Amino acid sequence: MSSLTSQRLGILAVVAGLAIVPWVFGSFTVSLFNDIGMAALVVLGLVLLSGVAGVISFGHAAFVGIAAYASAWLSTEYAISPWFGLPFALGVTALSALVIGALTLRLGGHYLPLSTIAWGLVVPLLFGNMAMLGRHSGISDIAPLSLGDWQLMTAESAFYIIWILVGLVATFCYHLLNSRMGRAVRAVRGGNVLLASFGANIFHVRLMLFVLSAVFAALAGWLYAHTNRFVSPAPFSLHVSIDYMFMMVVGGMTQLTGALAGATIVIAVKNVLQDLLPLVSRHAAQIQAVAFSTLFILLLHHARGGILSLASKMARVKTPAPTQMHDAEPPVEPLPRRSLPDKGQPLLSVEAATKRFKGLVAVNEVSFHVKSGEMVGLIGPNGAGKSTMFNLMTGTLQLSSGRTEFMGENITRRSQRDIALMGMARTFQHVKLRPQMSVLDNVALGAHARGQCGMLRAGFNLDTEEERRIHAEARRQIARIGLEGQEMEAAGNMPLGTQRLIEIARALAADPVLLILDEPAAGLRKAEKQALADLLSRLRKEGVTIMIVEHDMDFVMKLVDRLIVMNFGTKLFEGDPQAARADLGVREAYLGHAA
Ligand SMILES: Nc1ncnc2c1ncn2[C@@H]1O[C@H](COP(=O)(O)OP(=O)(O)OP(=O)(O)O)[C@@H](O)[C@H]1O
Repeated sequence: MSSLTSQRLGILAVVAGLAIVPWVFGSFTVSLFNDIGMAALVVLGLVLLSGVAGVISFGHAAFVGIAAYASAWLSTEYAISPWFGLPFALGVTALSALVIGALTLRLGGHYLPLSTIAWGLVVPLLFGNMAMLGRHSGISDIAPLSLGDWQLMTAESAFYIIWILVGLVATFCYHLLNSRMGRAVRAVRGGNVLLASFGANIFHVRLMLFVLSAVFAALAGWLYAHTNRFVSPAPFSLHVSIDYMFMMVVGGMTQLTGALAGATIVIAVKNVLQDLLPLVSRHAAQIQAVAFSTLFILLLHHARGGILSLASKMARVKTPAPTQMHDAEPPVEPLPRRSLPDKGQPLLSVEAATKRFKGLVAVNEVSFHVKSGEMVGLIGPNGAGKSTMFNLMTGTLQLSSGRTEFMGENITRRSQRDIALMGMARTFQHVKLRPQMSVLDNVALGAHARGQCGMLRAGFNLDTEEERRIHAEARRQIARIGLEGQEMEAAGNMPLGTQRLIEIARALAADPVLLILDEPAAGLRKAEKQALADLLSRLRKEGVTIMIVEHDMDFVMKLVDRLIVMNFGTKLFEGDPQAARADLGVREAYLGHAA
């Protein structure tokens, strides 16, 4: 049985099992399931935001609270149906998340989680101090959900609505993760430089994800208000936010199914402890807190992937790759290509480029020009400033002084992302792939800017045509680097040399005008180097301009039209490879060492 079939059977079994819950169990257990469902909605958002994208939030219970209070207030104050309260609650929460996210998501390192603690504390405090929200007594007698004349007053009657919403949100998340924006979300942990290199805006991705996860929390809040029919500040406090994080860690931070497993395990264990501990001790609450803290620490030590991955490791089940392989893809219309400038046109101009790192001048008044269709090598001994020069050209670093132009436009102060969108694609000296993502997904990242579908279209699965075109493009580039048939392998399992090739395929998927390659042949075997040289020659014939930093002199000398040699941050020589070989200064500075 294929892993896809067993996955589907597993989902079917869970759905069938859930469907009979209200018929089999009593009201208490059904309301426990309802609590699990509502918590799972919040944790699904946290899996995307914190687990996958690495944006840690200790404040999501506040979003549950904002929605719960918004809908509760509207329905009690104006006697408005909870169904009208739903868009109001989602809207208010999304707006709050947009404001909080815009203010905090640019914070780096530990400051972001610290700021989430701040608003996680403040929001429930506000609830407790606002007269219109009933201060600490909260709001009671909230209208229940209703379908026509049928009021969903009991746990059993609310059960299906809650779990249908959980199913819909989980499906949305699944589609989102396997989309253009989902790949960007999965790449966020790779950092700003990686995302900008294929034209994505990391702040925008993080902000949209933050708002989306808040909207999922809002769904839980709305359900909570109208099934519990009473809201007060306590269920939205900081320690409840930490409980949600705990559920995410228990289930498995990066797995959607982990959200369900984590919510189930934590709520069930809590319930059992609440029943049993008072029988053995008067300090039940304290013992429960200690038990949970211990479990948390044990999990972080021994099962960081969560209970599900621990279970599958023990059962030796191989986790399927996130994007499924389609055996025979029907033909698709290729993605549109940009028109390349005519051969020989001025393409890149670098004038007196200088970069200072405090006292160190890494690049010192370097000037050169590259014409369309050329292949130019940038060589020099270690520390000569080659990678820094590439970083200045691509906008990865800002110039201290000097000027850069690309396709006739001044790009000196343009962002790395803007320059990438103009058609400058690059690889990195220190490979920047997402190791857990498949080769296909890594390469498809390169085509990010060639697609348009956002998170909502992806989540509602309205992006299938675009996805097929992006996948077809990624497969074409993978075939070009000779990795056909290995599309579904995790990129991190590949040897370093192959990972460099995958980066080239990713850069090619962007349909570049200028391809910037930083040590592409490092780690490649002889035959692979030859294949790479053939590929680069073919690309040059197609009209792609290439700049290449490389330490392998044989490789670079045979390939390039022109060499620029740097030493101690300055340009030492510029000319054809034969002249470089003959130049005394170059021999002394560089080739002499290589000989
Ligand atoms: N972010 C940085 N902060 C401080 N110094 C830096 C930074 N990046 C590079 N440097 C320094 O600038 C100089 C040039 O480094 P660069 O990496 O550009 O050289 P390179 O020619 O690419 O060397 P290699 O071939 O070894 O990669 C080195 O002395 C390096 O230590």
